[in-house]
Amino acid sequence: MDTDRIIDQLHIYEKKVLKAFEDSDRPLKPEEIAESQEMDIKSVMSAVGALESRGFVRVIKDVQEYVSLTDDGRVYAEEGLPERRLIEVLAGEGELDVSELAERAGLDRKESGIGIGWLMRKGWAKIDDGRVSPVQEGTPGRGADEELLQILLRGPVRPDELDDRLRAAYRDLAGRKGIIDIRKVKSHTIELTPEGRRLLERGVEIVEEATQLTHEHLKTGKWRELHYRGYNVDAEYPMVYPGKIHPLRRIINEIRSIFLALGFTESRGPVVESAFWNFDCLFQPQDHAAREMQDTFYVKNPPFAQLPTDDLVGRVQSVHEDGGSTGSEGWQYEWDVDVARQSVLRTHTTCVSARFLTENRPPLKMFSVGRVFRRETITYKHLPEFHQVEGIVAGEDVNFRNLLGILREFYRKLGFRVRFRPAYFPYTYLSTECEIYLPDKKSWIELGGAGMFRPEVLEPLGVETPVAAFGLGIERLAMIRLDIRDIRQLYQSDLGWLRKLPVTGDLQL
Ligand SMILES: N[C@@H](Cc1ccccc1)C(=O)O
Repeated sequence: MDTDRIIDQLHIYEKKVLKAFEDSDRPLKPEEIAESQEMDIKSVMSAVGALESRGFVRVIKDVQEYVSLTDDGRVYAEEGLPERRLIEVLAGEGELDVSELAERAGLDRKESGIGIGWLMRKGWAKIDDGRVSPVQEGTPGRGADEELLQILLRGPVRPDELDDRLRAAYRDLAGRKGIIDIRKVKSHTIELTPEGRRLLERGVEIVEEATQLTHEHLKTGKWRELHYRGYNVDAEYPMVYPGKIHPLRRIINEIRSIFLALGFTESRGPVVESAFWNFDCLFQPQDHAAREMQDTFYVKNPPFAQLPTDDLVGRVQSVHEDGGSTGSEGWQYEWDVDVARQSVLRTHTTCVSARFLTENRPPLKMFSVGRVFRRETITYKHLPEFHQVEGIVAGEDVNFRNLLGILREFYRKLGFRVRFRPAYFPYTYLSTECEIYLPDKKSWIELGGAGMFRPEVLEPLGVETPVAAFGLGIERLAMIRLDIRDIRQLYQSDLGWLRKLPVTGDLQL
């Protein structure tokens, strides 16, 4: 990498550490760098670590011994070693009995014992038959050990900085228990490598980096000149699992926003519905297979639902029986109002559209999203309960092509390609099934039905314009979007899966 780029990439602390070597050829201590660059030691050390890993500095680790006085040692340094105190008494008295000597010197038995031992070793006195007498006139001169005690009284010293004489004295004192303490201190010295020197010679410019934008910066306009510390996107971070909207609900919201953006009004209807709204008013004959118990959930409580006005019920009846005034023959059977009264869990959301048409006059665009229920065995691709998005567009010049255009636009907004195949529903003509393309599988899957409501549906409801209608499944769409193979996953609290989904935004991962 070229040097300029390396310099640019250096953190400001790393630049500062390099700068510390600008006027110095010798290795530096972290403390020195901290002082000259006005940094704290921790920042110096972390910058040194970064520079070292890139080969710009070398860290020399060193263990230093420091010698200092213990509390007892301090007393000896101030008042004299026991042998000094003994010899001073002897110098005045000449010769004394051991215990008398101790007493006169103000030493306890133990200390005087040690002192007498050292008197002998240092050759200052001799002992004869329990009596101690000095070897020479006057008091002997101060020894190296006593000199070292005086030095230590001023502060700790490093043994390797002592001259030979004092170092020997240090060893003596170290051998006498309890006078000095030896402490090991690890120290670092930082040395610039030739690569580091070369980098430094290219000129390292230090621009202070702001880590915080203050009120003051904004007020004075200083924010314009500040250089901001970059975010470290590689920094470690704790995993958090914030609450989020369930992915199925997110797709539903997305679908709602598409239809709202297309100018549709949102509506809804009951989940427990009468067979009348779910089937009859949609010109579905009362012996139709879809109405069988094995396909539809019939509700025990309440077993019957309220029907709309007799007028409407009557018109639906005549359309079923003979086509009423529609010109159709109807289904040619005796329509039973009690069958229409039965309550069911709605099997599709098309009943919401039928209800809406009795209460609103065209032109109109309506959509609704809701749960529907069918007696399905639960498998990886079937659930007895799922969601549909239903819609109608009603107006004087609404036609089948408009319907295809709306569906194409809807799926395009969701990111899918759609195609249409002919289909049959009792309530629409023309009818179609929409399929969307799965590029991964190179195949098409069926997602819903659509068509133009038949006159047999519109006439009893009192609607005089064409009505385009569609009803599309949502779960399958979600499965494709979320790339899941088992529809049940949408209804399980599988935290592992849910946690990994992004919190917001497009679910197309
Ligand atoms: N109700 C149909 C879909 C559909 C709605 C509207 C018109 C035509 C078809 C279904 O559940 O599959």
